[in-house]
Amino acid sequence: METGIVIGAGIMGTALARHFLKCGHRIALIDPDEAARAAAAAQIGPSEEFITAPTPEALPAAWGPCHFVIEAVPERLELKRQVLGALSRQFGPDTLIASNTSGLRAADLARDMTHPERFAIAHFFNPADLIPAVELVPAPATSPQTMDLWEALLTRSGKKVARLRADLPGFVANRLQHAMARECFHLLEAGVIDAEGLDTLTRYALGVRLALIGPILQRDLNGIDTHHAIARYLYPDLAANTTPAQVLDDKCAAGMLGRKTAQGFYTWDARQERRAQRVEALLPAVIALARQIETEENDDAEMGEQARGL
Ligand SMILES: NC(=O)c1ccc[n+]([C@@H]2O[C@H](COP(=O)([O-])OP(=O)(O)OC[C@H]3O[C@@H](n4cnc5c(N)ncnc54)[C@H](O)[C@@H]3O)[C@@H](O)[C@H]2O)c1
Ligand SMILES: O=C(O)[C@@H](O)[C@@H](O)[C@H](O)[C@@H](O)CO
Repeated sequence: METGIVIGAGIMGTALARHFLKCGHRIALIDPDEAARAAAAAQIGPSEEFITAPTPEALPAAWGPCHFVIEAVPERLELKRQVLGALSRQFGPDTLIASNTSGLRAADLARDMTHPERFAIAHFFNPADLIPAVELVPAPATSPQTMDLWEALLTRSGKKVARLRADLPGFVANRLQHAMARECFHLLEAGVIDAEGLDTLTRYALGVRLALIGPILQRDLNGIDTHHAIARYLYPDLAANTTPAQVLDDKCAAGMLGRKTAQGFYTWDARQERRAQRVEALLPAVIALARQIETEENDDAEMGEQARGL
């Protein structure tokens, strides 16, 4: 059992605390906002292995040494720099430190840290206790040993780690997600389809395949020559705006931020809330299906070895 600290008791920090507790770690969850600490504690429930505090300094001495820290404060570079710098001075060089930024560069985050060789980005996905993948991104100063230690810790906790070789904004998953979202907003603004139609089409055409087959394997199935022919005539027509779509500016200005303000692209009434809860309840089944492919591949490999008498 290792002791970890999660900084920020918001959407991600709370789910990260739940995840690491579930797999046997002791977790302290830090947030200066008392209401956020109380909400997180209520969601997680009582546990001898769990504690909350306003700052890491406020943890009781008896809580003991800390093996790893994950920062999950709001996505503001200056705030994250300040928090990570302070953490690096507070904990010795053997404490692993990671940021759960959605896409800020590791080099920028690590600027004010001491011993930046023990720092990496561990980008989890929402809900962090359910979605298996984590992107692991090195800063220029990150040591290979740190990458190995983070990968081992995350893998032991049941996560599927994608180790990146470069420190680029948005990593891989958010580059993909934002490329698709840019086209979605362009289509909505052009009146080609409405939000519900777009979500339904994406789920039933792309989504059902993507849980089982990644986009590159799918190209092999569909034929690379066909993809090439389409790319030649389609790319000039795709959205290429370099600032957020007007519809995003408008929603943000109007405070229509989605579920958290009860109004976004959808109206978050009781029916919509129930639907989101059903989605969360169904996610484990989808993940189990996605994992099944690999289990069957492992079974085949084992059967192959048995057949060869190994
Ligand atoms: N929400 C997502 O879907 C998602 C997914 C992956 C990554 N992320 C990233 O995770 C991070 C957190 O996102 P979130 O959605 O949980 O945000 P959030 O706003 O829900 O929570 C952030 C929490 O940090 C606390 N906080 C602020 N300053 C702090 C400090 N100095 N020390 C400790 N706590 C402090 C706030 O009080 C708040 O409770 C961001 O970098 C975000 O980009 C978010
Ligand atoms: O989708 C996710 O959970 C992550 O990619 C997040 O990092 C991110 O906050 C996005 O939701 C927003 O682009």
